[in-house]
Amino acid sequence: MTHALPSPEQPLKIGTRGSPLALAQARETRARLMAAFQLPEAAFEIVVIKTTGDDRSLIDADRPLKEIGNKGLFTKEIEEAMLAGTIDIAVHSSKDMPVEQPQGLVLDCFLPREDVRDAFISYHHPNIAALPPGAVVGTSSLRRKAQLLNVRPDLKVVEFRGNVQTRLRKLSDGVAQCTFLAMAGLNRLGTPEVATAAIAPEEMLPAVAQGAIGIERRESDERAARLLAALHCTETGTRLAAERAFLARLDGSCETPIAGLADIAGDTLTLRGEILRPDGSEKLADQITGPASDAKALGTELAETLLCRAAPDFFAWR
Ligand SMILES: NCc1[nH]cc(CCC(=O)O)c1CC(=O)O
Repeated sequence: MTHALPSPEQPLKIGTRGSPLALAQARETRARLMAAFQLPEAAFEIVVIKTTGDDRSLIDADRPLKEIGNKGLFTKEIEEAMLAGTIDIAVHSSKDMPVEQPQGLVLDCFLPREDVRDAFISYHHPNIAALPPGAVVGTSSLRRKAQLLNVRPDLKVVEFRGNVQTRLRKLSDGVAQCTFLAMAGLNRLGTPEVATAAIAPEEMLPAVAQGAIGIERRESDERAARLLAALHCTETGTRLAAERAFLARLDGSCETPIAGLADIAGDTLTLRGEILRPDGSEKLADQITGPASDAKALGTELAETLLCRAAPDFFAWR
């Protein structure tokens, strides 16, 4: 019976956070499963799970997330529900996922990747270069902050969190002159009524795994394994294998400004990666090219190249 497809009597329970982006990603996953297996919507149940990271009483909106909790802030409760059997699969933004999953769970299904780029969002300015000296920039991302300060040390960075609407309100209130979001999130939710400009990866290298939905399951669940195998995008999986190996070797936590992006042409993979000091005062960047079948090893090797070049105090603030 475990091999049987889901049905209205035995629905597949899809776990997700309750944010608009998370729900959009869960619905996309459901739609792809319905299409791949010709199943009715009633064969699936979307189960919203509140995580520590979603609890507003615990999370002061002005306090940086890195001060509040660790990597599992948005995944712990979801993974517990999966291990307990309350849900069968969990839909995540891969870039928010730790490089290793808890015992008994696997993350081996990645949907075709959306736009990997970051977006520049402003009511008054077309791009980063056009920002006046000393302009105030809103972001909660240590990576984006370090990358911006690296090229524009004059900018002032203020903590910015919350959903798209909250951020846009802060922009129109004049709290900051611009902010940044992943294009993938904007595309999935519908672009807001404000000028958004995609930033080339050469100007702002995205976060590892940006734009890729990842779906986690119990290792022992053969029904889920069969369903997810049909959705998996091999190219996205290979790109993320390189990027996540790069992150793993750098021991990336949410406190480490790290960026990485792999691209595949034919059988060849090119991985660009960089690490920065949090204040942007130094950036170490390099790239590596090799057979796509060596994705993981290429990621590890690029990380080691950067680690060799980092001065002894590069990670001293950690
Ligand atoms: N850290 C939050 C987060 N996780 C994934 C996305 C966007 C969607 C994606 O990259 O898949 C975002 C928001 C953002 O960076 O704008």
